[in-house]
Amino acid sequence: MSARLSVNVNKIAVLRNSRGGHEPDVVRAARACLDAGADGITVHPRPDARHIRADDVHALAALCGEYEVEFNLEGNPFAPPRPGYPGFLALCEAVRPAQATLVPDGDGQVTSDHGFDFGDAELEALKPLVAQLKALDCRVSLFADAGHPALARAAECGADRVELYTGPYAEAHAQGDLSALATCVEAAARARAVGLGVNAGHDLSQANLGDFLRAIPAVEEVSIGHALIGEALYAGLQPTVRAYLAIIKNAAR
Ligand SMILES: CC(=O)[C@@H](O)[C@H](O)COP(=O)(O)O
Ligand SMILES: NCC(=O)COP(=O)(O)O
Repeated sequence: MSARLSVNVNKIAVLRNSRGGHEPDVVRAARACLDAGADGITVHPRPDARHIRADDVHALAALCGEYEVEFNLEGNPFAPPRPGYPGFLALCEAVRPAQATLVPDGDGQVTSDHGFDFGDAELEALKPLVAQLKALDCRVSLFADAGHPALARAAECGADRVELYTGPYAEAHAQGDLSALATCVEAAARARAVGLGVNAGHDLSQANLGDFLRAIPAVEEVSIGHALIGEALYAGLQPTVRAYLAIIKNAAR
């Protein structure tokens, strides 16, 4: 079975929010991804609403329902609600995503850059939250550093999967260094040995995804946003510029 691709559309909302208004339209972009065959949509609404907002979460959940594909909602379950951000659990209660990916992000982080620490106190705190999410029929995945020695403890709080944080792998791969891949291979084996499924994400791209999946065929899902949206810009610029030139020429006739 090949890994499923869930496209993260956070970056479409970054562009939209930079001007206000509705363009580019997050739902239209997500629809284009699904029309192209993507297996699902991922978003990570941040408490500061820097990109995806609560209203996007509702609209994208409805779209995923229409296409009968998985909606993967990412967030920190410990981050308190604030105006414009009802909190991760409340969002999950409202839209019941197929998968809830818990990420231990701090507020000031530019992006996700580490997984859970899997210590006793954290696992105890996660346990009731995981149970609440599973009662909503959400599959629960915990963001994890591939090199973390206790990563398999995710199973102890009832999680179904771990998502391997692939940022370090991507960075090393760009330098021609494949050693970080061995860490991910080993992490996936440790997770699978205790019955956890394995997802992966962060900075995956056309340049590094093939090597990753060939080395870890057990990966069930990759969520990809930043690189994919950037690559889509390159792929789409030439036809778009040609379309504008055609309009200009036609207008001059
Ligand atoms: C797993 C995770 O949390 C991130 O990879 C995230 O989805 C990216 O978020 P930003 O788009 O905000 O950088
Ligand atoms: N879970 C990772 C994700 O959704 C996308 O990460 P990135 O491709 O934007 O780095």
